[in-house]
Amino acid sequence: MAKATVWQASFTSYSSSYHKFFTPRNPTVAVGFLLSLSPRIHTLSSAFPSFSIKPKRPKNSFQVRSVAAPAEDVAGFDEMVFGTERKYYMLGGKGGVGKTSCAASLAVKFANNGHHTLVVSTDPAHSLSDSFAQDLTGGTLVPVEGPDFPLFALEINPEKAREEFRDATKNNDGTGVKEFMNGMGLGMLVDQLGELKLGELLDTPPPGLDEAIAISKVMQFLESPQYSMFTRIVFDTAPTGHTLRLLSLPDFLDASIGKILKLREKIASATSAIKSVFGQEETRQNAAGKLERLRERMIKVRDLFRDTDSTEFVIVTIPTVMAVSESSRLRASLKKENVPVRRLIVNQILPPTASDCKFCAVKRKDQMRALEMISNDPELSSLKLIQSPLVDMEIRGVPALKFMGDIVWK
Ligand SMILES: Nc1ncnc2c1ncn2[C@@H]1O[C@H](COP(=O)(O)OP(=O)(O)OP(=O)(O)O)[C@@H](O)[C@H]1O
Repeated sequence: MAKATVWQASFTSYSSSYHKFFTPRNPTVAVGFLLSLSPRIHTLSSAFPSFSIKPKRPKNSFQVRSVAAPAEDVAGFDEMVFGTERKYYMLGGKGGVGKTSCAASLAVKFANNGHHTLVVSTDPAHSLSDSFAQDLTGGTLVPVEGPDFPLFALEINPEKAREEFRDATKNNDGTGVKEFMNGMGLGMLVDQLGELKLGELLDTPPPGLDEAIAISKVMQFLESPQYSMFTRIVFDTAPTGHTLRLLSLPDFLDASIGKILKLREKIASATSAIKSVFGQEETRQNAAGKLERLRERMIKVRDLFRDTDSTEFVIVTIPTVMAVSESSRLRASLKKENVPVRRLIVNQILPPTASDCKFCAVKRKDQMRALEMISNDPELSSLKLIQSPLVDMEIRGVPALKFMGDIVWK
């Protein structure tokens, strides 16, 4: 194991790069970056006794003040942890920025602070199991070992969830009914069925459908009294694109399912006598009931995303121009959809280097540019900025997540 850490930097070299990269016109960014310089916290390896790496404190110490974002009234973790009413936190952002690590670390912190917590992955490419270094697969609630209070994880299998959806609507996709209706001389309804394109919807589901079904599945779990003890639910959501499409999806599905149900009623009244002869009445009722429940849950999901009292969407990003641009678009879309967003986590910020590493200096300069972009971005500058350093080890397992949680969630 290498003895050097990213913190063994001479302050002089760091200081000179600081002056080089920060111009007086963007002092808030500079100060913001300095916030990440609290010694000790960036070396995950030093948090564990098995690693003998000792970070060096910079010789000079800065008096830092908080980032002058106009979001100072956004309370910290104290407010997030306060109260026993159920709260939902959704973490989202571009792929690979650290959504799972941030979500898992928040879940661990809630559990260690006395909340029965559930962390859910609705990302089709699950990484909760990897993040916790425990097998959490299976699509059911699995206890996570390690935290002081019960923490459960749920990795929703979108394929399975979609199958269930397909089963619920199998008898409604029109094909069987269409033939039947034609035979009965009720062709005028066939066109209407065709218009619904439900069969097509199921064969090539629009992006975001998996996520919507996954979240509605969680709602289904949470409706059950046996899960009423969960007071904090943390969602590790799919990358930005899915999330955005998900937001508009409930309305679309609501409309489609609503149409289908109406049509079913028409068909039912036109053919009930014949249907009862064929004994299909029960199946039809069953399928219609399932569809109706799915529709209700979709509406709940839509409302949940917009409920300021119980829900917060936290955007996770990294200090690159591309990630910041995407976060800005995400924030704009969330605003348009009235989804409450208050915090922005900028993850993987490079701490000062051990040497005159050119690569690090260039990389840091690049990151500073991205941080400056955030402070000037109309969508992002009003959010409470949480800076999370790039630590020197992969964040895996409950101790590492606790370590990260103590840095990020304050
Ligand atoms: N601050 C950090 N310092 C060091 N490593 C980090 C940090 N944050 C995340 N990582 C590592 O980066 C990798 C990706 O993180 P994570 O899985 O949390 O990202 P993600 O946004 O959920 O990815 P995906 O979109 O693929 O689900 C992981 O190996 C994780 O340990």
